[in-house]
Amino acid sequence: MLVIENCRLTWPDFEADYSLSVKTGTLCAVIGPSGGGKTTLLHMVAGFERPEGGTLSFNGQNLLPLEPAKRPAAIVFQDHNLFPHLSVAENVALGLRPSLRLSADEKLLVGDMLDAVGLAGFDDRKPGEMSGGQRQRVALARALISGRPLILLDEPFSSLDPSLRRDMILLVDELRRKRPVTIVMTIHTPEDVADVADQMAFVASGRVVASGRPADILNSTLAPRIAAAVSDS
Ligand SMILES: Nc1ncnc2c1ncn2[C@@H]1O[C@H](COP(=O)(O)OP(=O)(O)OP(=O)(O)O)[C@@H](O)[C@H]1O
Repeated sequence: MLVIENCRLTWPDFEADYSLSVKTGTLCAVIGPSGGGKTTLLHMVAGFERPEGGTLSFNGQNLLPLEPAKRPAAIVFQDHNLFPHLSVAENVALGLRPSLRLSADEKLLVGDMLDAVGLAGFDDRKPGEMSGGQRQRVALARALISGRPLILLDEPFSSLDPSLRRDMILLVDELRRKRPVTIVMTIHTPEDVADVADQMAFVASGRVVASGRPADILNSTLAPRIAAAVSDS
């Protein structure tokens, strides 16, 4: 279980106080208005932002004292953060071995992971030679190959057209069924993920306003606020 309890952050024009629990092995979609604090929530779990108080644990392990590299989490950023001078295979391999000195078995693992995200044979391409959707597949592969049990996806597919975005969400769903990972994913288009997510959390003004089954959240009194958040994005 990922447990976030009263984790507070204060900036000059933004205050957050997050509380949220996500069961191990499930996918939680985080929705809400722009500027409401979705990305900040993921950054805090990843360790890029340190709360002033509260508790943050994953499967019983206190994450607060840990540097980002020591946390059990891998994050995929909105802009995918690939290295343009490295090949696709090297970008994925970074998730496994930052030195890029791979054993023969590890090279096979990279090939298997590229296969799993539908990029078999793309090993030697550079990110600049790929489409936006393909680049996001590379970023996803890099996060998954790290073997970290908590995957944080920050609007990873927002730049893709609607049908490709949906394909990527179905790919995430397929991949998580083969690996025991817990996923927290921010998204501007809740309808894309409503039938795939186990949980949906609505975040606004730095608070988790509501969290529960997607259908319950989407059909709750929050519906007008959710619709407004989607139309603003
Ligand atoms: N390091 C920081 N220092 C000060 N303020 C910050 C910092 N990081 C984020 N903020 C502020 O926190 C607020 C929440 O930003 P955040 O990016 O988490 O929202 P969001 O819900 O992810 O928005 P969007 O959907 O537009 O990506 C914003 O007002 C932002 O300016």
